[in-house]
Amino acid sequence: MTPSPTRPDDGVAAETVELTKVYGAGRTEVRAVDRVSIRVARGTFTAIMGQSGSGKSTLMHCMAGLDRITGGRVLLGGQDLGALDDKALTRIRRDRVGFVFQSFNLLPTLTAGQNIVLPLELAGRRVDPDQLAAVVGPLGLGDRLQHRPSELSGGQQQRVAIARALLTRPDVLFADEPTGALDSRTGEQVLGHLRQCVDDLRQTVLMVTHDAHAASWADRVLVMADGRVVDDLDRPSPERLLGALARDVRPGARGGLLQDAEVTA
Ligand SMILES: Nc1ncnc2c1ncn2[C@@H]1O[C@H](COP(=O)(O)OP(=O)(O)OP(=O)(O)O)[C@@H](O)[C@H]1O
Repeated sequence: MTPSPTRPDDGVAAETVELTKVYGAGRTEVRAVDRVSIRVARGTFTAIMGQSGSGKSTLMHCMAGLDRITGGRVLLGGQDLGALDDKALTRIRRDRVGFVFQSFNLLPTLTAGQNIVLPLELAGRRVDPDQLAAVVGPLGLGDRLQHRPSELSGGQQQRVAIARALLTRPDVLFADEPTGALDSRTGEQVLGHLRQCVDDLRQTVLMVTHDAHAASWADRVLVMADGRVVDDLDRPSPERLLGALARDVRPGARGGLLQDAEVTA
């Protein structure tokens, strides 16, 4: 059944309705996302898993307004992104979306503190010192704000990236393999911080990961194969996730889900 469009106050942070994204045309056509309809509840942690090429990043980029869609709809905080011109879409990306990448994406010449406030300053918005303290305190960054990224550990750099993403109070914090460049202990701490953002700040987090253990920090795990959501699991353990991933290996499927899935526990 096709879900009805979202209103801002109905507890849904993001929604896709029959979302389709096609790259190329004719013989080179790739249907990266194929009629995906999902609702992401506000204040929840959702992970997206699936084999390489299954459409995880494309789905996330379409939901964040980074990629134009081919068909269907994307709503963010009740706003239909398809109805927006480029200027309005840029504003939505700046004000209502937070992004955390595997490679941190911090500006090397700026201090941690300057990196954190940069999006607000670029938007011409005032930085509220209380709000800044409320974001950096729980992330344990209070005494690191004057350091440049090269003077910080990988885990600290990722926490700076999370603080930067949180400061605008986005509708959704999108995280693309946020622990991919970290050792397992540091990755665990970063996942703990993302969990804390959800539990304490009622932040909505959507994370792409290949790591079943990382995904088990989420409230919900969506499994993708060939551009479609093939499983929707409620607080799965890493073991249950690996079982689901193995089940979704079908004859003719590209590669195999298990070959990309990892458990670091
Ligand atoms: N810009 C593009 N042009 C053409 N095809 C693309 C483009 N981006 C992605 N694709 C194709 O769309 C499909 C889905 O790619 P996507 O990056 O979303 O998968 P993924 O599940 O995130 O993979 P990975 O885990 O390897 O990052 C793949 O077949 C990919 O080759």
